Amino acid sequence: MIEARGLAKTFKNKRGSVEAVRGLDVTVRRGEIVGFLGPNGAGKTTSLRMLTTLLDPTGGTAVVAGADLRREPAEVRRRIGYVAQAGGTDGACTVAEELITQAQLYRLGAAEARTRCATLLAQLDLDGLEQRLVKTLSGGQKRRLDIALGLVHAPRLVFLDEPTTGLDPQSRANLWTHVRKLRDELGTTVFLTTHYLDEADALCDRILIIDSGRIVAEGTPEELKHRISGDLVTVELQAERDTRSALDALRELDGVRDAALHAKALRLTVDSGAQRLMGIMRALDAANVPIASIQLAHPTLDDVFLTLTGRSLRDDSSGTAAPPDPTLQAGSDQRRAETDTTGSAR
Ligand SMILES: Nc1ncnc2c1ncn2[C@@H]1O[C@H](COP(=O)(O)OP(=O)(O)OP(=O)(O)O)[C@@H](O)[C@H]1O
Repeated sequence: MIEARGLAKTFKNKRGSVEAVRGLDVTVRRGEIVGFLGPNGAGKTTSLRMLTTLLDPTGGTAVVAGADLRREPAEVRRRIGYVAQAGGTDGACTVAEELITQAQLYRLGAAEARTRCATLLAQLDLDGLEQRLVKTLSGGQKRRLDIALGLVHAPRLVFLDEPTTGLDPQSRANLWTHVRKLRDELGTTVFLTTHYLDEADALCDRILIIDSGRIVAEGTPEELKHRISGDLVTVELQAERDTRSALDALRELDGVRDAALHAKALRLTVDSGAQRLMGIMRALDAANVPIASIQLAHPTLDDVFLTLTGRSLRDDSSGTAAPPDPTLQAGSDQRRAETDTTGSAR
């Protein structure tokens, strides 16, 4: 459904140029739900806008839904659906008016448009809301209407830009059910961006992680989690100035495979975590590094993300994700260099 090779976008302005996407290689197969994850500024929106013909690439090639992105953009547009983050509805219109107008834009005949809209209303649980003004819909209903609008022309491939941002947990879970139904009942291929790791974990068959304009990992949620073998020990230091001494103290410690810095916290990948805790504490004590807390955990998708990009995703659902640390945002290469000091297992 999507075959992109070396897709790139460099923005040029008076102050210089920004390489937003640096050679994207993406394959999405028919019937897959693929999640596109990345920290702020990683290049997700730029990639999505290129793949949906809204932005011209400055390099690379792509075939989207069987049509060449650069040579046949109109054909790509006919074959895909795109649901923007902000939606595109008019609050003063009714649900039925929005759907019929969209159907007319795709040149569906009146009878076909009515049938198609009735089907979509049923499929997306919007039955009975035809005459409601869009501005009176709940957040979840509005988002389902946005998706219905993107599906009016029965595309084989639909792009959803952060489909559940701003929804409460129940509406998000409900929307996941509908996205799965699109795939299971209609065979629609879904390519979505999300900031929610639980969403990617629960909904996506495959996940692509983008950082600084490049794909840094891809696989099923389980494959990605298996990349971090061993347990994770998070040591929060009392003072940020001690991070260097702490890294030095732990570098050679038995069983420590990997260590990365995240603000005042050290994240260690270790074999048999429970057995290593005492050794880690002793080593830090010997180096005169006071610790505030120490935690042992099995890896989650968030850990995979943090290990690969050095940043945590915003995850409003749990409210637990740490805000990005400006000291770690300077460059991911630098962060990886820190990681490699103890001999990366990757
Ligand atoms: N029109 C533009 N002109 C110059 N730079 C741009 C433009 N659009 C995006 N960028 C830059 O390209 C990079 C990637 O931006 P993009 O919006 O694709 O990231 P993103 O992953 O979607 O981020 P977010 O999650 O915050 O939406 C950023 O550094 C951004 O500042």
